Amino acid sequence: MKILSAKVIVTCPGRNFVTLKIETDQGIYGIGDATLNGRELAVKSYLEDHIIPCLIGRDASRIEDTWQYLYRGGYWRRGPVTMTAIAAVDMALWDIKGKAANLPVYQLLGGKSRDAVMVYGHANGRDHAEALDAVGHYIDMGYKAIRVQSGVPGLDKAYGVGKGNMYYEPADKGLPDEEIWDTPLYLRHTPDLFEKVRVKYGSDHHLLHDCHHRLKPIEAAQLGKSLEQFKLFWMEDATPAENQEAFRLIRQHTTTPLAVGEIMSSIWDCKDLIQNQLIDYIRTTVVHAGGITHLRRIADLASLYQVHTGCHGATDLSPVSMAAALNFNMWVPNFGIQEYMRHTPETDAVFPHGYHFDKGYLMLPDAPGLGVDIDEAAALKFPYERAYLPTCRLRDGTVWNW
Ligand SMILES: O=C(O)C(=O)C[C@H](O)[C@H](O)CO
Ligand SMILES: [Mg+2]
Repeated sequence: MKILSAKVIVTCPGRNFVTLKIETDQGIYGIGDATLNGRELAVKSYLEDHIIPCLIGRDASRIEDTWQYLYRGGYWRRGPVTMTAIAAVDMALWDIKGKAANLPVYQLLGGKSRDAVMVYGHANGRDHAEALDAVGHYIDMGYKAIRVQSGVPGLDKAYGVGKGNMYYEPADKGLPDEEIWDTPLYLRHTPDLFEKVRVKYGSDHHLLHDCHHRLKPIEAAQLGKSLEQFKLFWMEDATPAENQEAFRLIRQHTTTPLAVGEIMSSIWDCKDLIQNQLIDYIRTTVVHAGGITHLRRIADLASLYQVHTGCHGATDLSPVSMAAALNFNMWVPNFGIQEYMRHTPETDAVFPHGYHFDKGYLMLPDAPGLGVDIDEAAALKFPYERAYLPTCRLRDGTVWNW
């Protein structure tokens, strides 16, 4: 089966998504997510200008060979743009292989290791009272695991606080917004937030929290220590992880489980974290870390060290990524949890899919391939709109990590 053509579809049903569609000479097509929040058009160009011309005429069934060809053959390895583009090709080829075999992709990976995929939802509020109400709402919806984020008194904006509905979206149209950040204020208020959640709702639910790269290692160690009593499922992205060794300091001071990896694009970015058991959950995703083929390699390394998966699943990962992640999650032996932020009805209409939420889990009905499609006519109705993630500054004007 040969690749006949490939095209990139950019659509903005509320937010931007980039999708690669590969067509074969047998009439079977596959799709892959290529969305990189705030840098969408760079991946579009990478695919259109540099990858698609090399795909035409290739054997669509040679997924591993194509992965190696694009990774090694490009000479310039790794990096989010490259790895997102490779991921899109990889996802589309797995989709094609599944459709050709009339099997869901998880069957091709080795079959089900579980019946359903536990997910965590995002409860957040502008203050603790609002965040507490949101936790109650998520418990009522049946979630077993809930990420809790709150505004910090004295700060106008804080990471993870939505704009008042279920569809949290951090990117804003236009140019990047700037937010002020104050670590001491955040460190003072966060343990109090989790104390209130445990007092009000007890200990039956998994609680998660995302520090979103804002802390220095010793501050992360302090926070982890003060949260230990609330038995979190994980504390995420406590400090930037370019220096993987930084996590040793945090690890030496706290037993709060640590999760890292949503911005990592390859096994090389997380190898030391995994091999030195400096983290408990690896959050690399199918779309930003080279597709199913590469994610499987990361998960296998992680399994040797009892590190579990916890794939990124924010709204900037399209339903194509979510369907691919669910196929992966159904198989992966060292599964931990899957992040799940609901997409808007407009997005769901552009990307029809069978997966659905049921009592804290995502269910993946059997469908050939990834089990997701793109409605190109619907996609056309939503042209690209420039949008960026915000940036951060400290009170004195210093640029900080958003
Ligand atoms: O979902 C999370 O844990 C995030 O940190 C979300 C990221 O800010 C978002 O995906 C950036 O595009
Ligand atoms: Mg995160």
